Amino acid sequence: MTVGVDAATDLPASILEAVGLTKRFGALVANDHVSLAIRAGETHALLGENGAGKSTLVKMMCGLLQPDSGELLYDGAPAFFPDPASSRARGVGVVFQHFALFDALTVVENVALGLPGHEPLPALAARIEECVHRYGLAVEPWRRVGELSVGERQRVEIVRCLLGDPRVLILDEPTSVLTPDESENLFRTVDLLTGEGRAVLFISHKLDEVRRLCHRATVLRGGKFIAEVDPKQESSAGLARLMVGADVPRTPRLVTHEIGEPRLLVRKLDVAGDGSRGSALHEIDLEIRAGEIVGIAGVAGNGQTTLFEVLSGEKLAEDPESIVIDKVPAGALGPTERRALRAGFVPEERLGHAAAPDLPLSDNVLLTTHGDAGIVSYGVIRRGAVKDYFQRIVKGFDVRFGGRDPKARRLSGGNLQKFVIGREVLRKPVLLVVDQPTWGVDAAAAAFIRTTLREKAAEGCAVLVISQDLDELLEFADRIAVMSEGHLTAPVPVAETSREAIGLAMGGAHGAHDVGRDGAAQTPAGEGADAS
Ligand SMILES: Nc1ncnc2c1ncn2[C@@H]1O[C@H](COP(=O)(O)OP(=O)(O)OP(=O)(O)O)[C@@H](O)[C@H]1O
Repeated sequence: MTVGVDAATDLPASILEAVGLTKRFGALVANDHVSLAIRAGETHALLGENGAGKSTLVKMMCGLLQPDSGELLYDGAPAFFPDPASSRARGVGVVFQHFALFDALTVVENVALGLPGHEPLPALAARIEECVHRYGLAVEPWRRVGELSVGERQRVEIVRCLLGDPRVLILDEPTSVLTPDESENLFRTVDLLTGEGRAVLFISHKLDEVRRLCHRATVLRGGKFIAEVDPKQESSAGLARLMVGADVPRTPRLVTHEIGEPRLLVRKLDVAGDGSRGSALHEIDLEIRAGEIVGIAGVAGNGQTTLFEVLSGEKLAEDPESIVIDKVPAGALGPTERRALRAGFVPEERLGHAAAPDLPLSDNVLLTTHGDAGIVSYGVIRRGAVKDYFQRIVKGFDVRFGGRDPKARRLSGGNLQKFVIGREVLRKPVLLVVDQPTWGVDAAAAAFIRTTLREKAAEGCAVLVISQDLDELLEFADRIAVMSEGHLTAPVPVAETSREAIGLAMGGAHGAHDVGRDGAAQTPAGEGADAS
């Protein structure tokens, strides 16, 4: 691929360019005269707070949304993409945060579905293998997608895009679901792609990786273009300041509170698998006391989803005594009964699991609060109380959106996450189980969510956080355990472990049964919790 040069700027020529794009949703201006040029051979970051307008811009650049005004240029000439197929045909590939893959089909079958014509599967598998080899992507064409980890699925999506030989590849928060190793591999692939003269648009809230990987960065704030900078010349704090317009606080550690009674006790919890990868749990032991945050690290697809389901009551435990919430055997109780014990749950999937996409936010409030005092009385929904609760979430958690009470699907990803966390936290739970608390959430909102969870712990709540983000867990958990192939190591105080020990256990060293810094055997779950 040859890379031309823009005579006016002496920079590589832009392949895809947005010029003054504006998009309104009712009264809300999601993009206000935004311009962005993606140049050949560069990795260009798109930065902004939750709701800043990043996804809206990307959707206009690939034909998923039409701008109200402004235009797109492709190779310097006006371009019109009435739909995603037309942008794909011109060489614009997008890998969205939410994958569009069928679990029951193999990789090659999934890829075939997205391609025109009827290429025989063995020939397509050979092309996939060639692409995998060329870009170091580690994808096996004949494996069933249901058996793949999130990182592997993402690679399938990337391979699918690359088979279309794109000149521009747009990656929407690609590393939020990846382990550090997987992220490193992805960065290598991105470098190979730009080395060939392709352009990559990289959306991320992780400013350190943006500074490492990207040649330029465009910052949006409140739907407006704020700056184009060289991220390597900026500090992470400087980039965050551009995004937010003010300094971004770090999570304060509140360490002065007491560790109290066990709020969650899990004893010898076994869950049979349903045949899919990472669906079985083996003899899980865990104790979380009032006042502490326990983090569960691990590569997605190692049993975390099953653990969440069995703790929240979406899946029942065979032995009712194997899960005890606030001294009550809860293994046989459903979600509503567990909520009545003042347990709160935030699942990983915001849209469709934590929130009903086509219900307004106020009705989404009801989904998890209908059992709480004051919200429903004598079978009648108290709309005023729901509205008050809704307003408290919006104000307390800075949930931003257009309109008064939009459907959940209209919110940006990060704002919906803040809404879901707020809905659970305001119930004043004694136990809070949160899966991936800050996925897709900007730096300021992530700091706010972590601070809020710490405050809940300080008030006597026991908090269980399942997260792929090791830095996040090391920053704000008191103890950390690792989930691997359905086994859980004993949680150890953060001060007594290291990234290396956790990384080793994440890689499957569950037989070792510990994540202590020196590799010495740790005390079983619960003992020594006061030390945290
Ligand atoms: N279809 C829609 N209808 C109404 N409002 C919308 C729609 N899509 C997006 N919005 C609003 O437009 C604004 C920008 O949203 P967008 O998804 O582009 O933000 P973002 O920068 O990608 O955020 P995040 O980092 O949270 O993903 C938000 O206030 C969002 O609520």
